[in-house]
Formats: sequence, C-alpha cells, structure tokens
Amino acid sequence: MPSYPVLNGFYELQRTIGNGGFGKVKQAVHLLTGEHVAIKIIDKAKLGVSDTSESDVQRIALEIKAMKELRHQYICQLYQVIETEHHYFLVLEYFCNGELFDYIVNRNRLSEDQARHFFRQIVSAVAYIHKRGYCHRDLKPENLLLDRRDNLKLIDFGLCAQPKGGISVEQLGTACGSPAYAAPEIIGGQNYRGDVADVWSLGVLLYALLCGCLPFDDENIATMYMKIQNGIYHVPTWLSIESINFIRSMLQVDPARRIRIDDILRHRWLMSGPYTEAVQWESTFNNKLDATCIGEMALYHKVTVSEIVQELSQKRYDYTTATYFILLDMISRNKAIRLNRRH
Ligand SMILES: COc1cc(O)cc(Nc2ccc(C(=O)Nc3ccccc3)c(OCCC[NH3+])c2)c1
Repeated sequence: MPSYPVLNGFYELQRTIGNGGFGKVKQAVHLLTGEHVAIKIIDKAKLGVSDTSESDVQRIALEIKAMKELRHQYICQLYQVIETEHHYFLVLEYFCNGELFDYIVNRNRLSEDQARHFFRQIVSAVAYIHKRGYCHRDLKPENLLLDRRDNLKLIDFGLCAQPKGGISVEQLGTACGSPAYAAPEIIGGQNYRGDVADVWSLGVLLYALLCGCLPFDDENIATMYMKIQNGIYHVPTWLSIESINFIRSMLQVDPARRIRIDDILRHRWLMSGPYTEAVQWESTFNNKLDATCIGEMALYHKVTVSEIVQELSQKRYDYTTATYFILLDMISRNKAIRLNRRH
C-alpha cells in the first residue's frame, strides 16, 4: 500500500473502492472522528501531457470548483482538498451501501414504486446541478451511491461539471462519459448542451431501473451507436404506458424535442403512487453553522467558538472543514460526537 506522508496523522487509508481515469478512490478513516471517508487520489503524472493536458488539469480544477459550490442532500459532499507536487487528494463523503448498479442487479429490476423513489432523488440532484449552471455528463448507476438510509447520492463530477451551453466538439474527444448512456448528439460529435444531454442519460437510467438492462446495448459498438442515433430500443410488454411515455419523452433523438428538466420535475409519472407533489430540487442544507459541532471543535482545539466560526466561514476545504462536515453528518445520524481527545 503506497503511503502519502501528507495524510499521516489525519487519515488512515484502507481498501481501494474505485478506479478511475486519473487515479483511484480509497476508503479511509478520518482520524479525529474515527469516521469513514472516501479519498479520490489523482496522480498528476497520469494527466494528459499532450495539448489536451490543459483540459485535464482544467477539468479537475472545474470539478473541484463545482463540488465546492454544490451542497445538496442527494449529492456526495466534498470535505477537503489536498494538493501536493505529485497528487490531488479529494476527501469525500463515504457511502457504505455501495452502488445503485449493484442494488438493481441484485433485484434484477425495480418495481415502479421503487424506481420512482430513486428517480425522484436523481432528478432532484440533476435539476439542482443544472440550476447552478453545471451539468454532470456521466449519469449512470455506477455514479449513484446509496447512503445508510438507502438514499441516493450522485458522485463523480470528474468528466464534466462544464458550464451550461455545451462544450466545443474538440473537447468532446477527451471525455464523453459512458457510450451506453451518452446522448446521440454527443456520440454524433455535434455541439450540444450538457444539460439537455443529461436528460437523455436520465432516460437511459430510468429504463435501467425499470428493466434491469440497458436500452442501447450491443457488443458491436458501431451497432450500439446506430441504435442510439436512431433511438431504437426494445420496449418490454410489461412496462406501464405511463412509464413508456415518460422514458420516450427523455429518449428523444432530437434534442429540441426532448423533455426539459422543469417538465420532468412535475411529470405525472413522478407525481403518482404515494407522491402528489412535484420533485423539490432546492438544497435542504442552509449556511447556518451548527453550534454543537462548533462547540466540540473549539473545546478540542482549545480555541474560542468565534475562531472556529471565522475559520469555517473561509470555506478553505481543509481538515477543519472536513471535521465540521463529518461531525454534522454524525449529528444527523443522532450519533454522539466526540473528537478523539489527545492523550
Ligand atoms: C462529488 O462526489 C464525488 C466526486 C468524485 O470526483 C468522486 C467521487 N467518488 C466516490 C465517492 C465515494 C465512493 C464510495 O463511498 N464508494 C463506496 C463505498 C462503499 C462501498 C462501495 C462503494 C466512491 O466509490 C467509488 C466507486 C463508485 N463507482 C467514489 C465522489
């Protein structure tokens, strides 16, 4: 297990839980609280060295900028950013119940009610990102994790967080998410709006939740691309007509005819079963600092409460920020908070 001195005394690295383009994600322990976190370790040496390297470094900077601006009940929380000469370390919220992908596979497929419960949360997170001028561009079950209460959290903004308004074609070449979830205009190489392309991926996601398989899949990639660009997919006989119509409204090949996120929020398919209200996209978090957490941190560090408040309000995303967010999460789980007192 390689060691990273910058983490010593703050985090203890454990097993690897994910591998991505630029590096890996490891489970770790935040030593002051004893709580689990995920640490995404980006090896700068693996970033592109060609002229697209600018876009790789830019993309990571944009992902970090986006995560610092996004705080939402269905989005994985960034706790701390550490940069050294050779690496970036993103300390992130950890989800013990794993990926939505495995949840679906283990159940073959979900009932309409189960799918609706999850899809309302996914739509809430995506609408929130779009309202903040970002898009995700890699929406798929592997990037949706389950927390302790089996609520979903959206992860991995590594590919995109591009401002709305789409990106130019040449940047497309560097990253276009996972082909099976990519909109026709993305794989066709045209200019496109990232938020409209996200809606296509939402359609693929809902199909996967309800059917337990992908709408566009073929071992021959060219055949799969042909199916996507022509919007050809199998409609199982047992799907309800409302589900079929809702999926069809998102899987419109022509971006101009595709349903908009605002109409998804109040779609009749999402406002049926136990639900009578449109999906709420606003964040349920407020900027008020929690007195109990502040008090515990002031006590531990033997400083005044106002010094802790002063430090947190600068949102440095340092160890203090991480400690605060983790204590807040412990309180939300009615877990007694107590920082590991120095001996
Ligand atoms: C904003 O959230 C982000 C951004 C980002 O760039 C990367 C990640 N990556 C994460 C975060 C957490 C986990 C995680 O907790 N995984 C896990 C835990 C227990 C069992 C199984 C998985 C993570 O997992 C990596 C594999 C997910 N496909 C990645 C979050």
